[in-house]
Amino acid sequence: MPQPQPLSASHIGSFAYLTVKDRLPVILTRVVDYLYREKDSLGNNYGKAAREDCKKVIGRCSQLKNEMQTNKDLLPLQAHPDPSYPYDDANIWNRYLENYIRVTGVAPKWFTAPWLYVECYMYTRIHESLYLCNVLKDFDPFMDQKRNALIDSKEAIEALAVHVLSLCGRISTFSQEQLKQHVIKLIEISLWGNRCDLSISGGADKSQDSDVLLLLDKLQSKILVNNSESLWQLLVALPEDQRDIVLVLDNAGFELVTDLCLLAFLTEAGFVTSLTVHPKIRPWFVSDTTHSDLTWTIEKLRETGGSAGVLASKWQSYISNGRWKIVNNKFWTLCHDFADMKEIDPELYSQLSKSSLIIFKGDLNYRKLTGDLDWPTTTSLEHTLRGFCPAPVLAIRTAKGGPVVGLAPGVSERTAAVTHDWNISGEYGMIQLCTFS
Ligand SMILES: O=P(O)(O)OC[C@@]1(O)O[C@H](CO)[C@@H](O)[C@@H]1O
Ligand SMILES: [Mn+2]
Repeated sequence: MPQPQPLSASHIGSFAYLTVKDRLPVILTRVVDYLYREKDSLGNNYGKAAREDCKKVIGRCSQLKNEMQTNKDLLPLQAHPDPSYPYDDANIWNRYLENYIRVTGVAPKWFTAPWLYVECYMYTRIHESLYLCNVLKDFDPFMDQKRNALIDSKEAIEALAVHVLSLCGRISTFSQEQLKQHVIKLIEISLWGNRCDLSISGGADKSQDSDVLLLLDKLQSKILVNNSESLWQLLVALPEDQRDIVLVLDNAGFELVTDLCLLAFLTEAGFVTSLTVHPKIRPWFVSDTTHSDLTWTIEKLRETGGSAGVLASKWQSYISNGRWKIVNNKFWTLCHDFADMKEIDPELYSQLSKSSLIIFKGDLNYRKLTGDLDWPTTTSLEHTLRGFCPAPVLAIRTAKGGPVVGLAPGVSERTAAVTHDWNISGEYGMIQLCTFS
């Protein structure tokens, strides 16, 4: 079967088109407005030079918005000025750019290049506008939004923490069947946590304001593929010393908490020998988790106290004793999809190959798993991975614009008949496992 075309803003009226035309400029405008509003307080906190930096970033982001809206060529990136910065990736981005020109004969433009590339490129340019600064080089313009999203979800977080702590305290009393049901429930909670992303809403409030546990039954019918049962079979079959789980994170805020709750329960229940968590190395798709978001979240919840505080201390102790590792890698913020990993980052591919299960959270990871190609929805997930098979893959995402694959025949048609924007609204989700067996 020939490979489908990449999703692209060249298809007028498509979600990719509307994203580049409407949503991305709004996100850039918000960055500009935010820096404009905060320049005095940044000046007070970081010194006078920060005010100058603000002006420069505002200028660069306004320029970027103009390039986007007038469909200019995508320009090469400037290298990070600090030669010791470990995640400089400008050369990898520029190589992609040159290769695109070599293959297609034209420069990539905002409305014609693959959507995955264009959207990742925008966040890299935002980061570039910052790392070229003197004082604000490490500043995250989405930090306040991410922090507020966590604070606004505090009741839902506390309700979840009460539940998870109570489960952790009773593990030895559970039958295998009960244990399975609890694991599956926590996977579903982590799935619905993925509805809370700030890039889809252009940065508008996206917190969890209700107890997600009470919603699970009602949401069952919105899970279009649920391989939780097969996942359970995989988990129980893993030898005790080979339960090495990797989680490629998505959003901070409520989603991150649901992910850490799932991981804590798996750890407490003995399903984890080692766990590696991969955050992003730059501000990314507004709400994605960076290392410092992760650290801040744990600290903030500990400070807040209650059951969430107790749970956060548990997470902290796993990190401190080395059972959970946080690994920073620049591959996750490149434009490359995961089928390119073997070539672009063979070391990461080989590290991942040593794990027993890799969990990918969220819509963007799903887009990168499937290459963001316009697959028929009945194509198998394994086929769409195009040779990316370091270890069993578990994809957990709500559908917010990327491809949807692995559906039974008729499911997409039936779902579209009920909800016309079913594949972009985040209302429907999937838990898909690929074991390559
Ligand atoms: O990866 P996440 O946080 O689940 O979603 C990120 C996201 O909102 O950004 C893209 C559109 O801008 C979509 O592909 C996707 O829905
Ligand atoms: Mn995200």
